[in-house]
Amino acid sequence: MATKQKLLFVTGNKNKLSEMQDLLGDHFQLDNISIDLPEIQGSSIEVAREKCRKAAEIAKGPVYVEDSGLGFGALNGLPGPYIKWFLDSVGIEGLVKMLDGYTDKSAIASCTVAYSAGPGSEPIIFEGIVKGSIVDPLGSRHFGWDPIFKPDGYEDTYASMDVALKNTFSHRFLAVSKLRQYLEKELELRKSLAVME
Ligand SMILES: O=c1nc[nH]c2c1ncn2[C@H]1C[C@H](O)[C@@H](COP(=O)(O)OP(=O)(O)OP(=O)(O)O)O1
Ligand SMILES: [Mg+2]
Repeated sequence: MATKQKLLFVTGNKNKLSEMQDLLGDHFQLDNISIDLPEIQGSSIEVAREKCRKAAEIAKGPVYVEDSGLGFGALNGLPGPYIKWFLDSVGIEGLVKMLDGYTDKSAIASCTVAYSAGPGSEPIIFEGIVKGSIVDPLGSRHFGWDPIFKPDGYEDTYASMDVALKNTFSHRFLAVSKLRQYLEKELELRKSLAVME
């Protein structure tokens, strides 16, 4: 059997790592450096890009990171990339309460993956978004805001559905599918160049 291509994912979040393992483990040997990288103030793309530059310097080689967000329609996309600090401060009940005065409960879950071929190599961005709404907490509380995000077209929240189902359409699945396509093309290109040499 061909050896799997190695891929280094820098994240301090073990739930992300576990989902990534399910999403990429078939073709890639996923290694992990567990660091909670500093996050700048900016859009999800800017945050992910900076995390990735830092990660490539630390790893001294190819690496990828991701930044996840949850934005509320009623708040013009906030908290978005700042959801982690809102979640840590007010908890999931507090997040639901933030929308009490609004009829618009729409929300967008986003995953912004950034891949760099190594230190000094400009990160490439892959995005995945899923539209849904904010509901009262339902399901297991082990991963972030999963209990209050109900994707459109489903009766369950991310937390009350099987993670295997979440992984077939989630914001992370969509972003990672683009990364996978890119890496597979890159591998093919390297193989064809090796033949020409
Ligand atoms: O699918 C998800 N379902 C529910 N919650 C999620 C998901 N994905 C991230 N989350 C949470 C984790 C953190 O509270 C915030 C994102 O912040 P974010 O900076 O991307 O994650 P993090 O600091 O935990 O890990 P990392 O070291 O990769 O930056 O939303
Ligand atoms: Mg983070």
